[in-house]
Amino acid sequence: MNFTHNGLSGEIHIPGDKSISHRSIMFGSIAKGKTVVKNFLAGEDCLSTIACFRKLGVKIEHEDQTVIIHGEGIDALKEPEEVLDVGNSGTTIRLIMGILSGRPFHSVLIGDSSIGKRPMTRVVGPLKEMGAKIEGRQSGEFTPLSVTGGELESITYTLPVASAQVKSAIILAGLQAKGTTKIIEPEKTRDHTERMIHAFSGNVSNDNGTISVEGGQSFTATNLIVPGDISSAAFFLAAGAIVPNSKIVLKNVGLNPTRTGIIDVLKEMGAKMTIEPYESNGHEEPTGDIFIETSELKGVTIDGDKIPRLIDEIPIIALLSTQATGKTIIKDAQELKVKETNRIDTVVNELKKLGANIEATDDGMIIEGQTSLSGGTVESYGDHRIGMMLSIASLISDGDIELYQPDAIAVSYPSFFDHIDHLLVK
Ligand SMILES: O=C(O)C1=C[C@@H](OP(=O)(O)O)[C@@H](O)[C@H](O)C1
Ligand SMILES: C=C(OP(=O)(O)O)C(=O)O
Repeated sequence: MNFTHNGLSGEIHIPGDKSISHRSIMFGSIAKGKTVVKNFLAGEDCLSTIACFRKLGVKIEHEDQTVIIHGEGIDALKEPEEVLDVGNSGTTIRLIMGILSGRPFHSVLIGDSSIGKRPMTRVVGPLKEMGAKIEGRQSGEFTPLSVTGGELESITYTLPVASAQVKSAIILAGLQAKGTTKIIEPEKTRDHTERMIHAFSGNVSNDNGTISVEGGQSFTATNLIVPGDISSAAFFLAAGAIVPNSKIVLKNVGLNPTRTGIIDVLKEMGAKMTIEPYESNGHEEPTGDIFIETSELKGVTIDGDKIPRLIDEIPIIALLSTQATGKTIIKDAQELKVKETNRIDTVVNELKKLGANIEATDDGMIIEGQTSLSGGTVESYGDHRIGMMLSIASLISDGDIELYQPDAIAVSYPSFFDHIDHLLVK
């Protein structure tokens, strides 16, 4: 990659949120009636979710950023004749298991080689406790997995890891169980599932970190507009702050407080940034525009309950930190080891190749800035967020960066390179 440029300028519309796009398909499929979803993220992960629900018998029309789901209620889901392939998507496999656990039929779930290494017991354990029959490699830890659902009992479950995927899987099973399921969240994680239950006229409550959901609810179709994905915006927030001579506007960014850790970090680092929220109403996801320009940054410490609010942004925060003066310490982020790649290893290895002063720790990394980055040959290892972070690095590196496996970026941001091209001042 060799982007010759004189800074970044102009505005881009951030594509739809991946977490919310997945959930819009799932709830549209189990609701009754026609759900129209606008600004849907047509990235590979969300396309895998559509393909799975079509195999479960749901009629779904899809064109560009619009999806129409003809839901007939959860009881209308049918035993799939084929294997359900989730591709690269952890969110798809973990959430769909919550739905399948309460369905009286058999399904088989597979994914790509990355999914085959990601832990599933965190979801399989509580779902089996509720009554689902789930089997897989190494006692259900890894795909391929088979799920035979049926009648479920409610449980009270304390999450051992702060994971919105685990919470959401148990909520989706709890919606089909006898009685009230309670989930105790040690740290707050993204609440898109809870907001979507309200949007589809259902009920769920959160009392000081205890989420309660009543079984036997039915949902009514609705129309949704998916906000832009702050996890995608993060790459351009970083670019705007570290590429010299830059001033850019990111339109339509989701500003759900369970996701805005990256904004807090940028502010603490000293970024010149302003946020203009749109008017919101009720349970809809808050959204707004973000203005950012080239900034002098300083290192920060990121730990504890800040981590779930920016877990997917840590690769790009590592790059930001190489351009900040002083030390950035990221800790309590062991979860990075079980994402599409071990993101502690992939971030540290690839940034080191470009001359960054960065060291891995057991639960995060330590970065010492400010360092100028060189060119070199680097790899995404099939991880979209690593690919995008390294592409942004090429905007500030002294030499060319050659990136292997850039295709992975289409998992969450198919228009990523078009957006870079649009913002570059040539
Ligand atoms: O619920 C979701 O949509 C997601 C939750 C997070 O995973 P965990 O639940 O494993 O923390 C996040 O990393 C993932 O990209 C999307
Ligand atoms: C971890 C991610 O997604 P998933 O778990 O859905 O594969 C991600 O998008 O960074």
